[in-house]
Amino acid sequence: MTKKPSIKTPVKAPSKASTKAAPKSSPKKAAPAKKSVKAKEILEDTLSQSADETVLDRLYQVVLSRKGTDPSLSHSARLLSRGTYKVAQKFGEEAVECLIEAVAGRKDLLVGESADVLYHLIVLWVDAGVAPEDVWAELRRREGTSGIAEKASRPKENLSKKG
Ligand SMILES: N=c1c2ncn([C@@H]3O[C@H](COP(=O)(O)OP(=O)(O)OP(=O)(O)O)[C@@H](O)[C@H]3O)c2ncn1[C@@H]1O[C@H](COP(=O)(O)O)[C@@H](O)[C@H]1O
Repeated sequence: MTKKPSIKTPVKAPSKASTKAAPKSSPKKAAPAKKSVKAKEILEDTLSQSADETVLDRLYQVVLSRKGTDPSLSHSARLLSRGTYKVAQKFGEEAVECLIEAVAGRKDLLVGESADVLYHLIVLWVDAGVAPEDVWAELRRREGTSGIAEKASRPKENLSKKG
């Protein structure tokens, strides 16, 4: 069994401005000790997570955990509460935005749009009850099979149906 990743919401690293020492003339209000310790733990946990394909499994767990929660606190919860049509529509919109950047050759914007597509695909999976493992298994099944060979092996009947 794969280790269940943390479902804590990733917390942005503090900006340069926020890490600067506060001016002496405006002493910072002391935050409640418990709260700052918890925030520090979450930040450290988030920063320790790897920036690789495992982020998809972690994101899936976070989105899954949002299902049925307060829509005013979570974008995923809000989107899921709006139903399959809206979830699918958002995925389609993000896919179109992604292809626009690809066609325009704007590689930097394509990266951001790709992340949007993957996030909205994961919301779609959660809504549909599809687990990432199902998709990984399907990709694994296809490994080593050329797309050309696979298409050629399809029954002719199916090909003619699709025109
Ligand atoms: N990766 C994302 C992510 N990508 C995009 N978005 C949000 O998707 C929204 C897209 O905005 P749009 O205006 O296009 O969509 P909309 O608000 O539904 O507007 P309408 O289409 O209804 O007009 C923005 O609010 C983005 O912040 C995301 N929201 C969340 N995540 C991840 O999901 C985690 C959980 O988020 P919450 O569910 O919000 O806690 C986060 O920690 C992130 O890791």
